[in-house]
Amino acid sequence: MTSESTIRRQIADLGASFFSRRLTFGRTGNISARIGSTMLLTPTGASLGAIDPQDLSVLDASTGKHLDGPRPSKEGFLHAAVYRARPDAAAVVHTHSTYSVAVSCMAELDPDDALPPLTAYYVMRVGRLPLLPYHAPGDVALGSLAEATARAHHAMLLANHGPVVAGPDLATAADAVEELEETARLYLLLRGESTRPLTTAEADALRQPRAASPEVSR
Ligand SMILES: O=C(O)[C@@H](O)C(=O)COP(=O)(O)O
Ligand SMILES: [Zn+2]
Repeated sequence: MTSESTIRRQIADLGASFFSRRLTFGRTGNISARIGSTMLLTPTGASLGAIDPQDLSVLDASTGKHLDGPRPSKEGFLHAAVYRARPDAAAVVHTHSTYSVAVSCMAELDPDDALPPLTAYYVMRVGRLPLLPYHAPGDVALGSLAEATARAHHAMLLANHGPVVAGPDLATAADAVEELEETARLYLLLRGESTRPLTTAEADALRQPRAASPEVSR
């Protein structure tokens, strides 16, 4: 089992990695990891590029109650909603990655699946991408909808905001949010072009349980 100090270091390293690659910027985004009944979460107002492993907030993973450390991200309730819905999840990441946010601002998206299955890797790592209606950041009214959505999906897109992605560990959640960002970029690059997304049968075949896929546990 990974020690708490290692997980603290992993959160700080992942934040720095996201920040250096502009997957998030300014003081946007938040990262959590579940350890038993608690979660470690980045503090509110922090730059993910400069997280001190010793300066993470500790919350109850189910209720989102602040237990220790600095004032937590205002999205603590959202991370808790995902953990309640997904016993398999041990990490949740939220970013303001530019292309994903751009898609989240588009009109007439399919609310059940905001992006087409352009590539196999996207289907394997992200799957379907439900769009949750706009709520102001930190609005706890989004909690019940996020929880219900997370029961069937490990990735979701908050309208006019950005992605929230869960995984069995930080590296897997990061892999999925990065794949989502690159697919959003491809989708925007291809707008106006005639494209051939995967067929339903092709996409469904990739969603079948298989080893080493985050979709396994769905
Ligand atoms: O968009 C927002 O305001 C939040 O969702 C966010 O990304 C950063 O807020 P904190 O985690 O409270 O710093
Ligand atoms: Zn945000």
